Amino acid sequence: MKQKREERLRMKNKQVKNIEHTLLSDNYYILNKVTFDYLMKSGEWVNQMREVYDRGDGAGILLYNKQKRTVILTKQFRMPTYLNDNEDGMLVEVAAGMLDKDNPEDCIIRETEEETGYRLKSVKKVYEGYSSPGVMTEKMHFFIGEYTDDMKVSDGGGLDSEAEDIEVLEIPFYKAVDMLHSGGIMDTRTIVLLQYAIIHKLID
Ligand SMILES: Nc1nc2c(ncn2[C@@H]2O[C@H](COP(=O)(O)OP(=O)(O)O[C@H]3O[C@H](CO)[C@@H](O)[C@H](O)[C@@H]3O)[C@@H](O)[C@H]2O)c(=O)[nH]1
Ligand SMILES: [Mg+2]
Repeated sequence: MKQKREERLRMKNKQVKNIEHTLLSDNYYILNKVTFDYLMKSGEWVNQMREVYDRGDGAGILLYNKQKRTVILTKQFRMPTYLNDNEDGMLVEVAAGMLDKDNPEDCIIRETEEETGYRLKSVKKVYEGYSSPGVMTEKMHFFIGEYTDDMKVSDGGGLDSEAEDIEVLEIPFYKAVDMLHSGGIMDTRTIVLLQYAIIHKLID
């Protein structure tokens, strides 16, 4: 399927040809060395190499409650951030997960329940965007969803089978916005969705 996607791209972009993959790791997800020829504006074909990490696509959701003026966020240990300046490695994030075979809507509804314990009936897609376009294939689907207390069906916390250990936070919206400015929130998808909530006045 990945190959097909690239065939389509190759057909659409005449500046790119001879795409070749060398597998560097399939230990958990897929890391490929990808070489290709690229036609520069100067008219010269240049051979380029990129390491490309493929772990599929993802989805994230901001849960909000207009009446209570609150949002639901999660907190969990993220090793890569621990290795890069995040003092204790803990990160405050919107509920998020990787897509499987399901469509993004069903997937984020399931992920929301696993991580936060809230069973949503409906969600609204607001954006699609590439997470880290120079390195990863991952496209993120951004959602918002209204929650109420009666939607809480379990503690959440993530799947034990995947050793997820997620703290569920219900915090006032203004506090989350303060955290945006103080550096208490450093996950870009969470920043994007909180800014969406500000711009569209989801909570006044
Ligand atoms: N053993 C092992 N397990 C892994 C590894 N990488 C991921 N996992 C397992 O796969 C699970 C994936 O959980 P999800 O909730 O589906 O994904 P996520 O880690 O929350 O990722 C979401 O957020 C990321 C960062 O914001 C996004 O990059 C990602 O696309 C997604 O939206 C993790 O809990 C972990 O158990 C790995 O290298 N080794
Ligand atoms: Mg997750």
